[in-house]
Amino acid sequence: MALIELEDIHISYPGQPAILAGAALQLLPGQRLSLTGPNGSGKSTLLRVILGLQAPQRGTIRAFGQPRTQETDFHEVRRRIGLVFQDADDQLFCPTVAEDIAFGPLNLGKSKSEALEIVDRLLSDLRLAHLRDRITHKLSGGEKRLVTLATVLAMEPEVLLLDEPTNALDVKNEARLIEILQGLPQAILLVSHSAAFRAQITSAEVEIREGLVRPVGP
Ligand SMILES: Nc1ncnc2c1ncn2[C@@H]1O[C@H](COP(=O)(O)OP(=O)(O)OP(=O)(O)O)[C@@H](O)[C@H]1O
Repeated sequence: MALIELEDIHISYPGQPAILAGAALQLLPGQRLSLTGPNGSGKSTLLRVILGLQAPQRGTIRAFGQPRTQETDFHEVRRRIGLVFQDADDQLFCPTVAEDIAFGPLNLGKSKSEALEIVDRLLSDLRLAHLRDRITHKLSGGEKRLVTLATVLAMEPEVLLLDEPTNALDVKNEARLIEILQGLPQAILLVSHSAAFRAQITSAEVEIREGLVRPVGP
């Protein structure tokens, strides 16, 4: 059973050529797939469609074997699929790093002490313990990216959608991110402009071309 299955997805905006015109995509358990394509081809759009953050004009979305159509169908999807947004500022909104990471687990009904245990375990695993009590909006861009990943992992998702996760990372932190992602068990759908990074994280690649998801090639 596919974790994610999109079929015949159509998205267009008035007065513009269609962004997606029949796109289909499958992510299988354990699979690590890169989604590439030129700027504006619809990569981020497709990630939003998977989570029900943007409704296609046509097409079907299945996640974990179930069709997802209504907003309420996507609540479970968003709990089980974690998205690291392209812009960390869209994702961090609590005063401190620890509160930001605890937010998801608390929302899922964990107790305060369970949530704090998750915070400390993740900060230690990601070697970010020094950032624990820092003010989130004063972090550097690269620190924000890693904290964003921690906030997503805190929800223990089964699938990770990563949109340009190396944005704002220096060479050392990019290497750390590669090490972290290689050590995770989740299936991954990755959008990244860095071919070197994609090669380290994923084993297969598809691209959006003329509104369709196609195998990479001429
Ligand atoms: N609300 C909107 N109204 C009109 N056009 C939009 C809207 N939202 C997105 N678009 C357009 O849809 C297209 C696809 O955007 P998307 O962010 O999915 O591309 P992308 O492949 O992720 O690009 P990039 O590589 O630059 O991040 C872009 O041309 C964008 O301008």
